Amino acid sequence: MIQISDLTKVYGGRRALDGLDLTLGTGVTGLLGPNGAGKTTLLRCLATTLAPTGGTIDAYGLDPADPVQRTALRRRLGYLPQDPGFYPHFTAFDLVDYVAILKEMTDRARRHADVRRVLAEVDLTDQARTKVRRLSGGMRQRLALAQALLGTPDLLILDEPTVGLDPEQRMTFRTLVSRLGESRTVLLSTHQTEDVAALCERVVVLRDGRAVFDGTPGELAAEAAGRVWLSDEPPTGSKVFWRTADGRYRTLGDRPPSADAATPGVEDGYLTLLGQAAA
Ligand SMILES: Nc1ncnc2c1ncn2[C@@H]1O[C@H](COP(=O)(O)OP(=O)(O)OP(=O)(O)O)[C@@H](O)[C@H]1O
Repeated sequence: MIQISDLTKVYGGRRALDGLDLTLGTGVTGLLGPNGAGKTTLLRCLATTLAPTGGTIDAYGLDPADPVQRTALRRRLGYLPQDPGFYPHFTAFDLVDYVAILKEMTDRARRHADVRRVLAEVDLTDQARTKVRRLSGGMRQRLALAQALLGTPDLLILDEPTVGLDPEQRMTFRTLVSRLGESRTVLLSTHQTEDVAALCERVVVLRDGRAVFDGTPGELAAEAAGRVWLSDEPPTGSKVFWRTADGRYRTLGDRPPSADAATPGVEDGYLTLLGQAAA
């Protein structure tokens, strides 16, 4: 169990996190929010790579503010940062092995077995000897996930993990993460509402460093109940509409003339919550 209480991070004069309270248990929680909402800042505080300005984190009874407990916590978490900054001349195997060494996995044979296991988990066994600079963007993203899986962490922190993945890889990724979420805590930040709908049993929406929503994807979608419409003509007075594959216009907001109600999705709920739907 992870308990985040009154967490604040101030950069200069800017409050990236503003008294955030959040409890995380087993399962996959999606973190949505506009650019600058504080998602990466929250993940970095949890991953112990950034010290908060105020508030506390209690992760499995460990306090990351204490140097000894911080080290113990680092052994129990896996972190896929937004911009991993890999060494381009390392091979995929050596890169993951290097992270394993940093995680103080000192038994060489066991460490190498774990490196092979995580590379297989993300389907990169055939690329183990390939240099990072020769991997495609999607492969690099899977490599970033592989290093986060080392040592079977209790807490997996994933910052925009599906960026650069093609649809097939994204599907494989979802399968992998939902399996991981059965027995551990996964917190994943994303701009992909489809990933949240497909993968997360819980979703938290951050805005201006605060949680403005905490519930299921279905509950988030329900924020747009009675606000999603399909009409034969382009709706007047609405800025948010598009033509669907069957030639009708889908809009979010007040009902256009002779429009039919449509079922809201997570994205509709998210946009309604943030007040971006045109009235
Ligand atoms: N190192 C830093 N120095 C100063 N300000 C920062 C720093 N890192 C983040 N910020 C600011 O803190 C706020 C929150 O940033 P953060 O990266 O956590 O948001 P985010 O929700 O992850 O955004 P995005 O979706 O764009 O990744 C933003 O206003 C950002 O400009």
